[in-house]
Amino acid sequence: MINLQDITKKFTTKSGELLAVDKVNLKIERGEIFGVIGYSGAGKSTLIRLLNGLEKPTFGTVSVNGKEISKARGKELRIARQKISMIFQHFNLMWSRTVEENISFPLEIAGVPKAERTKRVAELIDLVGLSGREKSYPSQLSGGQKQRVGIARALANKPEVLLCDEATSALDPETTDAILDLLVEINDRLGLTIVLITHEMHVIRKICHQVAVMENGQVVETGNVLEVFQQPREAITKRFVSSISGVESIQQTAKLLREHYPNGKVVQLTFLGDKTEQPILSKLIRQFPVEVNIVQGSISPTQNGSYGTLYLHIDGAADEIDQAIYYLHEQDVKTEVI
Ligand SMILES: Nc1ncnc2c1ncn2[C@@H]1O[C@H](COP(=O)(O)OP(=O)(O)OP(=O)(O)O)[C@@H](O)[C@H]1O
Repeated sequence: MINLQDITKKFTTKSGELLAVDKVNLKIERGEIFGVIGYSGAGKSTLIRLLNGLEKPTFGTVSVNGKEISKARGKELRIARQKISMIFQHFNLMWSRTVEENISFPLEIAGVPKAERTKRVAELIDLVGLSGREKSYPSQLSGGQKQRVGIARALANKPEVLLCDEATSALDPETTDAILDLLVEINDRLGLTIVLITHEMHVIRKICHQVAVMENGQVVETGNVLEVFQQPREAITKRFVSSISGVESIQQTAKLLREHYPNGKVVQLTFLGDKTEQPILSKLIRQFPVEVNIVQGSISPTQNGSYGTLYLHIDGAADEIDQAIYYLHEQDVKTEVI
């Protein structure tokens, strides 16, 4: 659906050339929710602007649905862009227009007749859950409602791709979750491909199927969200994963436990999918004469299934501990002694 080949973008600034995007290769499949995560300045906004032709690459090609956006100009680019919509962190609504007039605007530009516009706007208002607010002005809406208008407006011309530029960064956690749920619903119902950029791993965990991690203009790691969470390779990815799994506090707890209990072992278990629901731990306690203390645990749902992490302190005779750990290995649970 979306193909980026060797995309490089350089900007000329007063202090010389700046490499904002550096030889990025990405493939995004139709119907996927694809997240790009990185810290400020990593090149995410530039990358997303290259996807809808707002920026032209210095090298490389961007194609969307077989059309080479990076080469398109004038009318050809305008037509291609109608299939690629965008929502923004600060919503970019027109303040002097009501909710329905904001949503209707791209339909007016596309020359859709009035009767059809009215019908489409009503459908969109219903889809994004804004019934009853049709005549309100943006200043009378909450942040979440404003973003719902942004989403409805972006969907007006039935795009194939929705680009989300930090779409939930200005919202509180509860509203963020509601907007993310809406994006998943739209992806499911309309089969829309969604590309989002964010600096929050929570957003990636909650709604994305695939993730690309950006650092200094490069994509340093990419893959299925569940796999990346289970086994992050790069240091920056580990930082993002630990930002929501509390790994740093776990390591501190494990250190304290080792000081308190110089005997025994602290073990990290990672469960995937069905394994998160099996009684592996109770079987372990019944079969082996060891003491088991739960240090910390969590199960996190992702779009590709659940994964769980459990930290245990296992005490007892050395060979019994080893056998207990071996038993966990045999249950296909990833086990790491800390
Ligand atoms: N039009 C421009 N002219 C010059 N430099 C630019 C331009 N746009 C972006 N840059 C630079 O390119 C680099 C990447 O910026 P970009 O905005 O793409 O990063 P980002 O990951 O989206 O960060 P943020 O979340 O802070 O926007 C930065 O060093 C930025 O200053």
